[in-house]
Amino acid sequence: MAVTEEEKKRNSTVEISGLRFTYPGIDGHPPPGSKPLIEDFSITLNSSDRCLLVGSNGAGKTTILKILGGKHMVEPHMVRVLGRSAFHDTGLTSSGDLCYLGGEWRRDVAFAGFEVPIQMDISAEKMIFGVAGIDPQRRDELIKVLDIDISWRLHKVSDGQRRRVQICMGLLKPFKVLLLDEITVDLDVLARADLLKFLRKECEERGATIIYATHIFDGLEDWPTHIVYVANGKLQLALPMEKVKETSKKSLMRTVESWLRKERDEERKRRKERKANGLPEFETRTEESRVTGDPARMLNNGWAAGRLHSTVAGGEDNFVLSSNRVLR
Ligand SMILES: Nc1ncnc2c1ncn2[C@@H]1O[C@H](COP(=O)(O)OP(=O)(O)OP(=O)(O)O)[C@@H](O)[C@H]1O
Repeated sequence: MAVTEEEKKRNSTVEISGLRFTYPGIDGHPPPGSKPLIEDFSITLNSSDRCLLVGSNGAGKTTILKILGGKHMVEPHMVRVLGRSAFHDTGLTSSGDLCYLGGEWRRDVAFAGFEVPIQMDISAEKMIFGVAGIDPQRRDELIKVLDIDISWRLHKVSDGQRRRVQICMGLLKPFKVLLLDEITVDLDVLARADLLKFLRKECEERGATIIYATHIFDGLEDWPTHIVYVANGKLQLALPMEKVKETSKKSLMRTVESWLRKERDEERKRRKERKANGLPEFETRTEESRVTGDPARMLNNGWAAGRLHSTVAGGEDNFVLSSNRVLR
């Protein structure tokens, strides 16, 4: 019997619906009139899905993963992880059910939502065995998969070795949803292959869901179940892998390369047309925004770049700000 949309929704582990996000400005609010970085973005993933998140530099992959990891606030209905709001429900990360491993890991060790700098002389053993409540079998398996020597002193080892310890720490608790933001760049070929195999097993045997943003396609040909392509903060494609293979006879890397090439060519064409029409190559727009407030405070909050005119209307002071922002 076919699974209904309602049943699919019930079984989903990650649900993004109509996501819209703008980075806050200096005053903690999105700049008035700014264009959202992520717009109208919707995907649903289920238990056991391994989703590859691809896109060019600056497309918005890290931003999406951070929103999913509860690091940026969005309206609760836009992003549900295990049926809960990742930002508002801190229990999701502290329990280890939701785990985000990202770029800042070069300097920090993240574990169950906490990030700790690792500059001191500490052994891998102390770090890994210092975490309470971990299944010893899972810990031993991770030490083996990542080929960690527990006598390593973390301030003396190589980047890749430190990275292995960091990944091990992050995976100690059996996550239900794992967000990986290009974490394998420092790993050697063997460590990367063994880690990918371990992650695949986690999905197949425990029903975990993984979203992995990467530019490295080596060894990934048969790893993902789904692929999501994002460009300029917008969803371009969200497909099961078999559909990708049906429509493209190329390798995964060549397929993604062809998408990015098309995107870049279209962007170049747009810029050329703008130039031919006497417009600046990069789209800019003068934003005029009407905000109310004390001019001294606004200037302190970074509005100095704009021209400030003071008008008085309706008993309130209204200040019209003009600023040129590059909108791409
Ligand atoms: N804290 C921030 N404040 C304002 N803008 C930001 C911030 N972080 C990122 N951006 C902007 O958001 C856009 C998307 O960045 P993001 O890091 O999500 O892209 P990405 O797809 O992960 O890129 P890459 O492949 O290079 O890692 C970029 O244009 C970037 O300049």
